[in-house]
Amino acid sequence: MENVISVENVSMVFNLANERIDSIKEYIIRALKGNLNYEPFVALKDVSFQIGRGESVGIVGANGSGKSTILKCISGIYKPTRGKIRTKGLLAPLIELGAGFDGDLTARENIYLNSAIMGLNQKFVESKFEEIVDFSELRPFLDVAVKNFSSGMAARLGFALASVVNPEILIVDEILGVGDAAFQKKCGEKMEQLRSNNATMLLVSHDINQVKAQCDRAIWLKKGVLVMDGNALEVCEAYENWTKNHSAFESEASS
Ligand SMILES: Nc1ncnc2c1ncn2[C@@H]1O[C@H](COP(=O)(O)OP(=O)(O)OP(=O)(O)O)[C@@H](O)[C@H]1O
Repeated sequence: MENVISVENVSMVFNLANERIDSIKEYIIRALKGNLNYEPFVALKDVSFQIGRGESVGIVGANGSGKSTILKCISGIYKPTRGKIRTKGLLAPLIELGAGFDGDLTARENIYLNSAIMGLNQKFVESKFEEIVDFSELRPFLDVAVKNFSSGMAARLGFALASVVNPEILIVDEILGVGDAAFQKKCGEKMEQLRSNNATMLLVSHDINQVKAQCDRAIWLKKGVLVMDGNALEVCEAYENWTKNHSAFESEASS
């Protein structure tokens, strides 16, 4: 099987401020005095995996375990501190709500902006525009600034755009959970259709049943470390057994 995502020894270190700074003025004074203290926080530790074309992979793990961070690295939103990531083909990231959207622009403008970011040409987007709007069911709101959208509306717009362009890699981070039942059903069907066209899917979800139903493989991250990678049912079961005895929040959980 041809690899379309390759993650090699990826680590991500964030600098966390270890003191509270209440105002920009205080921040500037401290910055000028060289008095800003940061502590490195390792969100991903030496993570490696390969994903082949057509695979559907779920990433599971407790809050703060690094799931969104790895998706953002693969989507090119973050540059990993160490390691290498390679992807092949058109990649559509459905990350945080509204990520990639400019709140001050209208839905119509954001469709063009996002398409350009994905590397699609304007003619192609024009030819798909009606399909995108129909899928989103947001026609009456096309000329409304996206900052006035509800989280579900933003998710609708994002998914409509990402699915209609037929990406070779679809990256979905939880966001479909904010859609209503009808929209979730529609997205589920679209994802099935993309999968049957051999698209590769990478999914983060706290809904273990969704991972079991939609993924053939799962990767379990624990405090930024890949602890298990294999058959989705087996990994989900191991993770579920582990959560029975541990807090849902990584920092409080013993390993
Ligand atoms: N931009 C950032 N700056 C600093 N720390 C960050 C940043 N993004 C993530 N982190 C930290 O990295 C860790 C992993 O975060 P991440 O969002 O990847 O976790 P997650 O597994 O997706 O969690 P959840 O299940 O709660 O969505 C967290 O402790 C988080 O605080």
